[in-house]
Amino acid sequence: MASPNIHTTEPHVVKEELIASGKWVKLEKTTYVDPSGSTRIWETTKRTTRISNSTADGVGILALLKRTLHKDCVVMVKQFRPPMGCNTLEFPAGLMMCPSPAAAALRELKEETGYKGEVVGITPVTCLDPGLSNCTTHIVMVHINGDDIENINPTQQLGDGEFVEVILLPLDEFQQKIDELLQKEKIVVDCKVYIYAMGMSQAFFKPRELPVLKQ
Ligand SMILES: Nc1nc(=O)[nH]c2c1ncn2[C@H]1C[C@H](O)[C@@H](COP(=O)(O)OP(=O)(O)O)O1
Repeated sequence: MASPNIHTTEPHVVKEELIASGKWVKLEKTTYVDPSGSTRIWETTKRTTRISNSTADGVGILALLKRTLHKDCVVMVKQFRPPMGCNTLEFPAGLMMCPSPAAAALRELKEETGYKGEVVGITPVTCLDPGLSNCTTHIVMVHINGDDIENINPTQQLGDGEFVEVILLPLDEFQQKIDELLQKEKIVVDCKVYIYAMGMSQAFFKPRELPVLKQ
């Protein structure tokens, strides 16, 4: 491991030059100084849509549907994603059109799934693919009262060109149900979703049920 005393420069960006821009994304050449003091170049993509007073580009919604006599379910969306060329399994999500992550999340959840929820937690700004883009998101934790009359028959409010299928997966078997879906059809799962699923498996994991206890 390198000694921390060798590198004394605080890394920083020197300039950002536009290479190409479209309606939704742009490509920039980023000149920066690395921790050894060397000036280097990075190719960076950015969204063009970030609003000036917003903390992030978008919101992802981790929505738990809670109903009497049912297991708690995670509300997921399946849709064709052109950059992937196939369907993906994701948390509902959308770009932030207003500065409030909570308001943006509840609006997107309603549009994509038809459910009305209540915000119970919001992450700090999180990066999505920092080696490629400055794109950021808040993950907003939402509880949905599935017994509420408004949530009995949820109706999506999709815009033109939006085709979203809602999939409910039980929280206590989340990873297993995702694995089953992946085996059944060509679908790519979002990284945030699968990491959450692995975390849930660990949370529901009961050491006493193991045939062999590890040291
Ligand atoms: N990179 C994109 N290219 C496009 O051609 N269009 C895009 C891009 N990103 C977003 N959009 C469009 C598609 C929708 O009409 C709007 C809003 O999308 P939103 O629902 O907020 O977000 P996602 O569900 O994550 O697409 O933007």
